[in-house]
Amino acid sequence: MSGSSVNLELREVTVRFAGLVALDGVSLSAPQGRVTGVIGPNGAGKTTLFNVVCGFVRPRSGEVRWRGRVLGRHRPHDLTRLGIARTLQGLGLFPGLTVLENVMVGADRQARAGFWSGLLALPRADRDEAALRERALARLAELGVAGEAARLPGQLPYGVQKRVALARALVAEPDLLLLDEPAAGLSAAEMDELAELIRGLRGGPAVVLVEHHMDLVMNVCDQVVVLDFGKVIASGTPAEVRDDPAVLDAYLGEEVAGA
Ligand SMILES: Nc1ncnc2c1ncn2[C@@H]1O[C@H](COP(=O)(O)OP(=O)(O)OP(=O)(O)O)[C@@H](O)[C@H]1O
Repeated sequence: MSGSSVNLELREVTVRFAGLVALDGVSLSAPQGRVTGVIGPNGAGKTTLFNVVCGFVRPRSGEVRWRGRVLGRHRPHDLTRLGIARTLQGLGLFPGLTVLENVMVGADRQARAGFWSGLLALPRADRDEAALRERALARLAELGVAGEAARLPGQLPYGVQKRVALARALVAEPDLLLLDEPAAGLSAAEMDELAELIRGLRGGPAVVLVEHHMDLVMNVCDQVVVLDFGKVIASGTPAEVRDDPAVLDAYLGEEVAGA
């Protein structure tokens, strides 16, 4: 990780649910401009890790540091202000809003106020709304779906909807992008396109990718952290992790999608 500033850092994070230790002294860092994969068998603690970063779950002990400061009391609604965006396991798109409106909703709070005022046709919001619309269209164009801006999500193939969800996460220009199983439900061809899109994010935000599809992880990640029963059992480059006996052991008996 030398040469890049570390944006997200977990230090000895432990999360307990009743008697169950979901994360057990987990430390990891996700540098800016790089893609960090978090993998592990079912129940390993991957989603819990995202939930801690997003403020849905408070750790019993340990620290989450973001841009060098401890994130102690943040809540999910603080994320945009903090420069953090997350895509959900599902799509999370609003079915009654157009693709463009869905992406505009992902922008920062100030701009969003402009968006809602814009919907109410308040003149002072016109300029904000136009700027936001332009940014949203630019993100859609980068992801190759600007032509669908006026359509409703339900009218579009799943892979296209996924791109819209990614555009929504990117419109606020986050410094940290959390991708929660983005390949779920995609065809092989759509997954190749997704890999291309994620690789295209290199050099931008810190990207943390939780994913079951090993081939995607191995293709797009600069570094991979492997969790098993809440503990980090391996970390390193995709090649280092792939050949690690502890990782092979952890996955023994697991059906690894795409492996
Ligand atoms: N809110 C909760 N209350 C109680 N136990 C929970 C809660 N959330 C997660 N767990 C448990 O914590 C452990 C880690 O779960 P988590 O969802 O983080 O794993 P995961 O690696 O994301 O799994 P998967 O790959 O199946 O999504 C599991 O044993 C799970 O049952």
